[in-house]
Amino acid sequence: MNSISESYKTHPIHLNHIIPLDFKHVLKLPDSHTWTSLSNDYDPPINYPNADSSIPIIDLCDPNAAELIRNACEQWGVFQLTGHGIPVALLEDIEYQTRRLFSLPAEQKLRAVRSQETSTGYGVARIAEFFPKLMWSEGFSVMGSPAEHARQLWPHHHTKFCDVMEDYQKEMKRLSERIIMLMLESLGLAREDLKWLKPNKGSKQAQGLLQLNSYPVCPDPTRAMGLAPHTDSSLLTLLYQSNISGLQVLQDNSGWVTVQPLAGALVVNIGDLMHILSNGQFKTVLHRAVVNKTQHRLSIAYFYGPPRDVMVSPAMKLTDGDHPPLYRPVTWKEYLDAKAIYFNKALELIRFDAIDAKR
Ligand SMILES: O=C(O)CCC(=O)C(=O)O
Ligand SMILES: [Fe+2]
Repeated sequence: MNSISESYKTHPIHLNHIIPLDFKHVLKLPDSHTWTSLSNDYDPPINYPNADSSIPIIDLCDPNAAELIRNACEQWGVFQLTGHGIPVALLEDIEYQTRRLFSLPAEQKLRAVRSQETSTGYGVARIAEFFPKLMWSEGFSVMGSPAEHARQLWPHHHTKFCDVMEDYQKEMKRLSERIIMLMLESLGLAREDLKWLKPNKGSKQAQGLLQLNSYPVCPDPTRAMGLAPHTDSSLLTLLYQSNISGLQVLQDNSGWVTVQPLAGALVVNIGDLMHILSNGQFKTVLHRAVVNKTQHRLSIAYFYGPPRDVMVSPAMKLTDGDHPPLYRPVTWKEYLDAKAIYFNKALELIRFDAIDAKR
C-alpha cells in the first residue's frame, strides 16, 4: 500500500466531510458554507501591477532555469512554469475529462464516492474537518488507474477518462523529477544526495496523487471559500489551473496574491517536504482558492512525494555549525499522519526547537 492510502486508512474521515453539496441546485449560500467568522481571510487579494513583484514565470528551457527556480523558491515558494514540454493536447484532454466528470448529476458522482478510509474517488477536500465551515468545492482523487471508480460513473464510456488520467500522471511524474533535479542542482546538491529520486528497482518508487478540483459558480463568493488556506504535504505540487483565476498565495507582509492564469503554464508549489529537505531555504507556500459568481473553475493538482520507506531530512550538505538541521527526519507517511491530526501545525511540531522545548 502507498503512504497516502495508508495514512488515510489510519485517519478515517467523518461522513459529513466526504459528501459535497449538490451545488447545481443551491441558489443561496447556506449557513454551512458561509465563512463570515473568518473575516481576516477576506482581505482583498493584491494584484501587483508591476511584473517584478508578481509570482515569477520561469521557462524550463532557459539556460539559467536552476538559478531562477532557486530565487523563486526562496522568495515565494511558488512559480509558474512554461516550456515544460507537456503537450497542450494532454492539458486540454485532462481539462475536458475533469469537466465531464464534475458535470455529471450529483447522484451519479456519488456512485464513485470515496469511502471513509480511502484516498481515491469523489468527495470534499480532506482538509474540511479542520474548519468550522464547509468549502465551495468538490474533488476527485486518483492514484494510478481510476478504472474502479470510473466504471461506476460511466459503465460503458470510461476508457478515455482512464487513459487520460494515467497518461497525465506519467507526464507529471517525469516533469516533477526533472524539476526536483534542477532544485537540487540550484542548492549545490547532486543526484547522489537523493538516491531514491531515480530508483532502478521497483520497491523504491516515488509516489504521486492526482487531485481534480471543481469550484462551481457560487451565489455569494465574498462569503464562501473554495479551498481553505493550507500548505501541501508533498515535495512539490504541479497545478494546472486552466484560464480561470482563483488560486492565491500568501506572501509575507503583503497578503494574498492572485496567481494569474497563464495559457499553457503549470504552477509549481513547494510542499512541506521540500521545505524540510532544503533545511528551510525553500518556502512552503500557504495558498487557498477563491470562487466566483459566473464561471465554473477547475484545477488539476499533482502531488509528488518520495517513496514510502524514505526518510526525508535536511540535506547534510546544507547543514553545518552555523546552519544546524531545523527538522527531524520523517517519512511521507509519518508526515501525512501528523498533518491529519495537527494540519497546518504539523511542520512546527517536527522542528528541532519545538522538540527541544518539550524536553
Ligand atoms: O484550485 C487551486 O488553485 C488550488 C488547489 C490546491 O491547492 C490543492 O489541490 O491542494
Ligand atoms: Fe494545495
